[in-house]
Amino acid sequence: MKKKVLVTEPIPQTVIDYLENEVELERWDHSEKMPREQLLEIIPSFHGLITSKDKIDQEFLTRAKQLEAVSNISVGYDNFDVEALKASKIIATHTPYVLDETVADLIFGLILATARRIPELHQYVRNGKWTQSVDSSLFGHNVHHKKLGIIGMGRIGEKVARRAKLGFEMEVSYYNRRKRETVEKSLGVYYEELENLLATSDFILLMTPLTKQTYHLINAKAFQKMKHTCFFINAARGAVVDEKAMIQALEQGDILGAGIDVYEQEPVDLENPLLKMDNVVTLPHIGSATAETREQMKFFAAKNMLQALNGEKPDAQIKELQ
Ligand SMILES: NC(=O)C1=CN([C@@H]2O[C@H](COP(=O)(O)OP(=O)(O)OC[C@H]3O[C@@H](n4cnc5c(N)ncnc54)[C@H](O)[C@@H]3O)[C@@H](O)[C@H]2O)C=CC1
Ligand SMILES: O=C(O)C(=O)CO
Repeated sequence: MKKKVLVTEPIPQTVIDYLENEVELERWDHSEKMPREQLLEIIPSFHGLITSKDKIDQEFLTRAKQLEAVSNISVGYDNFDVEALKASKIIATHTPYVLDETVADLIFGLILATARRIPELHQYVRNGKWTQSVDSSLFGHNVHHKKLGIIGMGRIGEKVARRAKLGFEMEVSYYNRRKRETVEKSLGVYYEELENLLATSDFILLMTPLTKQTYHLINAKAFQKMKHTCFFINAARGAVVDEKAMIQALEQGDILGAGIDVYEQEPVDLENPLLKMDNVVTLPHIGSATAETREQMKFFAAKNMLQALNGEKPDAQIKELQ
């Protein structure tokens, strides 16, 4: 008898066909999340879950009596309770590597859009305000040859560093859990302590996962250390930053601007003051959202699932859960 797999995200036909060759598939084909109660009610009969937003916690695991594998369609897995999963026998996978270049492109888009005020000036033209040459009040700031500090020099951080060094001739430093000597040698970037990075960078990119250790890593104290001319970019997870402290830093002029792809609450609350600031460029968590990359991620998640259910080692089993 075929094993049963539930997918709680819309997936393309190619991935449906690929899965249906081997398993009995049930799909939640809506962009809004499957209600939690519904997931908890049906999960006991499934052997596999492919998801990207569902919380995999103790309550879920207690219900998921037959579950052998859970496959996240994303590289971040902060929706997984790692401790609870460790105590279970369930295999947990994610989708690293396939999205690195796409997310790095978007991050550079945010850096440029923020420093050169692209959305603000786009609106200026559309609103019919371009009646003469723009004056200095609308000038932006250079990106090339400035200093970029990357907090979290992992797979994506490295791709951003490469763009910054080779494309924009920037000085690039990084702060990370461990030093990346091969990256230092190949790209000419250097490690520095967080305090130094915060105090000396023109652009700061946050790119760590969200964990107990990184929750609110960037808080009021961190913003106070930054240069008043600094642009802060967050494409990691909203909760790695204390959002209230970021709002205050922007309001007080402690930093010059921010580029934000991720929020503490997603979708963002329309009353969030960040949405009303001209010096903030905001996006709806679209780092990996290109047609090609999202399809690759879904295919990768499906492959991880089939490998796990077939008793093979999945290509991308979450390291701390192996
Ligand atoms: N905005 C978006 O659409 C996307 C956001 N992401 C986020 O980016 C994160 C990073 O992705 P990857 O580069 O693939 O992960 P990665 O695991 O390759 O890199 C993360 C780096 O952060 C470092 N790190 C972890 N905890 C730290 C701490 N407490 N202090 C200092 N450094 C620490 C790690 O050593 C590692 O080098 C994901 O976990 C996800 O949350 C990823 C893809 C798309
Ligand atoms: O992969 C991730 O972690 C994302 O945030 C979406 O691609």
